[in-house]
Amino acid sequence: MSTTKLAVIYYSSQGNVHKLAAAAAAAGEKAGAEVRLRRTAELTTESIVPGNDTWNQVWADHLESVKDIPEAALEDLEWADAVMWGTSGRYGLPAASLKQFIDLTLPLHMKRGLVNKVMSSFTSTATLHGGQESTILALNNAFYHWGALIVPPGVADDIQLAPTNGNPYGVSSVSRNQGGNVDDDNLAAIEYQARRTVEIADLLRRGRQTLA
Ligand SMILES: Cc1cc2nc3c(=O)[nH]c(=O)nc-3n(C[C@H](O)[C@H](O)[C@H](O)COP(=O)(O)O)c2cc1C
Repeated sequence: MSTTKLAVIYYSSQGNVHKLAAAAAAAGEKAGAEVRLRRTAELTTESIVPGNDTWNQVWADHLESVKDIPEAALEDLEWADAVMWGTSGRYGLPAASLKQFIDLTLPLHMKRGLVNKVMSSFTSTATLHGGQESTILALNNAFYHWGALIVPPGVADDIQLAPTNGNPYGVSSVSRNQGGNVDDDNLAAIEYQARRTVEIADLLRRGRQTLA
């Protein structure tokens, strides 16, 4: 019997989104999915925050620590029934690395290769009102074009009511500009979002099989 396939594709510069992505991947497996955890390529060898030694050290250390995680490829999207997208929030927008990967999907999009796949997103910003919702909504624009199906966490589980959770568009953490600063409630929320994403993708996959 086939299994639902979940790709978790993310960009993280300081390990916050990475922590959420790794938790999403583990929760996807626990929910019975076959999972691929993939990061998008670092676009620059130069720091984007010149002069900020603390930021640069955390960035360099994080990059070194994830070097064994494979980089995302179009084949991962073709393979997946569901994709969870994670990105640091930058001025209310996804990071360029993740956007670059999205730009590379045109050959797949042209052959309708993303139609009816399940998409769900998450983010991290430095501050509480630092653009989490707009970052996720910006990603959704691409999903509409692809004809994909967006599955948000909503407030369909009590974990979303925890003080540091609550974004119905996609689970989000507040890092205060520190590396890997994700709390246990954020981790529980991303686990719930991954479960929900797999559950909906599973229903769709089994429905298609029944109707075929
Ligand atoms: C270029 C740039 C722009 C950013 N813009 C914002 C912003 O608009 N609002 C905010 O709260 N944080 C902003 N941040 C901070 C990151 O969103 C924050 O540190 C986040 O937790 C990083 O996640 P990561 O460690 O997974 O990369 C920005 C960071 C950079 C480098």
